[in-house]
Amino acid sequence: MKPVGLVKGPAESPHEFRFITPDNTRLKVGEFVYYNFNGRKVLCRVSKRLPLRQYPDIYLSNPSVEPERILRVIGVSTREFDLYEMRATILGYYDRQLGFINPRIPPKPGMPVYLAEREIIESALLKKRAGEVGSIHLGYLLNREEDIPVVIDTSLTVSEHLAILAGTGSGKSYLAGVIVEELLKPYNRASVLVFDPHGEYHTLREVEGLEEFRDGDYSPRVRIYGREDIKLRLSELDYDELVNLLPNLTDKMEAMLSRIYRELSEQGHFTVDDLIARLEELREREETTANGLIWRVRRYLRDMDLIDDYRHMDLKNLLRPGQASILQLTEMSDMEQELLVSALMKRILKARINAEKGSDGEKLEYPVFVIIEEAHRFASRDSRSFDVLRTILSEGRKFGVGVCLISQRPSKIDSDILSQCMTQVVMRMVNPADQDNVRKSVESIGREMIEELPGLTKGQAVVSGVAINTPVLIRVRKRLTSHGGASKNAPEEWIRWSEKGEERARVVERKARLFWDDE
Ligand SMILES: Nc1ncnc2c1ncn2[C@@H]1O[C@H](COP(=O)(O)OP(=O)(O)OP(=O)(O)O)[C@@H](O)[C@H]1O
Repeated sequence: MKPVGLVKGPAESPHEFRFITPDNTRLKVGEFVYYNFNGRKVLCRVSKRLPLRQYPDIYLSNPSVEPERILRVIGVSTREFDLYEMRATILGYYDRQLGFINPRIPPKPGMPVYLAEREIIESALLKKRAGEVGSIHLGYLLNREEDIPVVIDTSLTVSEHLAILAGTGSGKSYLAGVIVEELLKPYNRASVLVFDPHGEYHTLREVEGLEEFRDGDYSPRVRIYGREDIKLRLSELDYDELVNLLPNLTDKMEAMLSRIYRELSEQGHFTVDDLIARLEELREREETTANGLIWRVRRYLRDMDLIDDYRHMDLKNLLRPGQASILQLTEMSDMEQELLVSALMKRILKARINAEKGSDGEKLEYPVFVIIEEAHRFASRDSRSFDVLRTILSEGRKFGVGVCLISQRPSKIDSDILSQCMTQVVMRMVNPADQDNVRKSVESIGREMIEELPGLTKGQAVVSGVAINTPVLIRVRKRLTSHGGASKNAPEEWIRWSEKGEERARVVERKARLFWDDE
């Protein structure tokens, strides 16, 4: 193996050193290199690339004269301008039990530095190999032409929560689609639920017809739930959730509703009519308050498609191993969406706790993974679903409720919640407030990786956290199913529609002429 550079000496920090490399090695920030120490390969990450010597300004003063020509005329070699000083952070040699062990002695000046080969990358960076049971193959190492797979550990990803953060259009939902595909592969057979506010995930249904997802009797299912199928049973709402549905309640109304709610929920199941009947009984004593509530219950509860007297989603149908259920929230108001996330997540957590503790009531016998798109709307402090998400993010791992938060506005997600996502995939991000929030809440990512974020392009990402041994830059793999959230090409659509319009106009014209001819 030919070295890519020679060590210059230690840098400011004991965990860093500098080495010199010629331009033709094309080493980039984020690349993995190593040096030999006592017969071991010590892995390092390139953290900075600086040209060693720049052309003097005077060589660049005439835009029509290339500086190389000047160098040739004065007899100076161009090679000395092709040298780069690289900084490398020492990760250490990898021990399966102890993780990276840093020898704490930087390499000596003059020592050769090598590009890390596929074998050392796979064995030191990854906890799982592609296709192994419990693996999620996200993509490939960004800086290599050769496809070196980057794989994360499914168990740690789902039990310790995942965050996918990036500016809009960077490829978040495309990547989430890749993750769902991986989770439905025969080597994971996961139970996945997706809250899909923009209707981007229905194309995952294509997995049902793809050979790659079959193994013996196993073949995954993708169920799409539209507005008609998404129901919450009235009597299952908490008092707080019920109050949130009825606007502008006076203190007296709240007191009356709380009393009735307590009575009715003690009897178990109740309907909107039961609520109204009880309020009508109270009309004689407190007419104004009861009338105000009756009006609101009729106006807001009766008309809300999401709330039903009897129907609700059966958890055992919604969440099954080898199945992804997509809840399409496209036609729901923000308030309904938050209420749905809140009520359903509470039910799921309770069913998992019942199963784990052997308590009575609804049970879910296996762990589940829930993907929440537009997470800043559901996990900000003023959201109706904030409390339940905070509980699940801090305690869900004990009960097997894993969450993936996806957001283009991480600064709006509560930082306590964000910091509970122990695996992070961060994509292109230019907003300084969001970068700052990521820096604070996502400790594992490291300063030098944060600096890379604005320079990433679509489909490129930094993966860090518990499911991988060290942060890695990746290009996301191609989807096996089509992407439901593909950006629209406006000019193409205008042209297609204008042609359709002309076609229609020609048909109308032809019809008119025939009518005239008949005359
Ligand atoms: N890895 C990739 N390979 C190929 N195309 C990609 C990749 N990632 C994203 N794209 C394309 O980029 C566009 C935007 O991707 P995507 O919808 O995933 O972005 P997003 O970050 O979820 O955007 P938004 O915040 O608007 O929801 C889509 O047209 C998608 O097909």
